Amino acid sequence: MICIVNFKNMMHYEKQLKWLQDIEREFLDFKLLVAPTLPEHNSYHNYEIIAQNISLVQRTVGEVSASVLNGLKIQYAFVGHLERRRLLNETTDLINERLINCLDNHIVPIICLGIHSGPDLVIRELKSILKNSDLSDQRVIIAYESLKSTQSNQPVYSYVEMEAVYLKLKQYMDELTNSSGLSSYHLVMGGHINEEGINVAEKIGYDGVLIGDRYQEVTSFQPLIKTLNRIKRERLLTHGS
Ligand SMILES: O=C(CO)COP(=O)(O)O
Repeated sequence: MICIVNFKNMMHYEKQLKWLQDIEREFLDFKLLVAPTLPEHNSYHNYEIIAQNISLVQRTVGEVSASVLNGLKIQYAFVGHLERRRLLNETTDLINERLINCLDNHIVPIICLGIHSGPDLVIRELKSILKNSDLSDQRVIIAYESLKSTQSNQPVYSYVEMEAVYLKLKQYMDELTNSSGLSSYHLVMGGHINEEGINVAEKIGYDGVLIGDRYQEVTSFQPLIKTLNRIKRERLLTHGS
């Protein structure tokens, strides 16, 4: 499975640096992507540094451009993280511009969905973000988050809801792959993900999980590492891959 860890701006800088150093010493049998609040060079062995955002293609300040991300060898960027949309009123037009910036610059977008809940509204949200984008030969990650779980700081999503959204997204993305020439997509699940949440995501069929900064030390993150490593071991035993 893919595991995406996204630090938030309330996490102290020193804690972020320590986390990045400590996780380098763990055995990780899964793909880990980590987004610190300040992007740094993507040169760790155990995991990839990714970006929390990418700029518009306009003369702006305070946002990181595709050229800086390319220079830092960063290959993934969030577009439209739900907290940016909720607190900074980021519109789907802005997110679409960020998405196109990713696609034009060899950066895999992590498209965040979940401002609306319910499968049909999630697809509508996705369509308005994707509009007019040329997806041929591109890779994308779609992160569906239970926003109410993140906001209430507890896992209040239901299995049925997460599964219904997964099935609808998968159907939509399979069709889109055929019609647009998209090279590949992955679906990840977020919203107060803990060990149990990882099990739920894997059982439904999600390719990975999105986790915030609730595990501020690598020691507290270890149960999640164990769960992700165990899933890989079990898959090897069952499918041989
Ligand atoms: O927003 C998130 C990750 O970007 C999820 O945060 P939580 O894991 O705290 O719900």
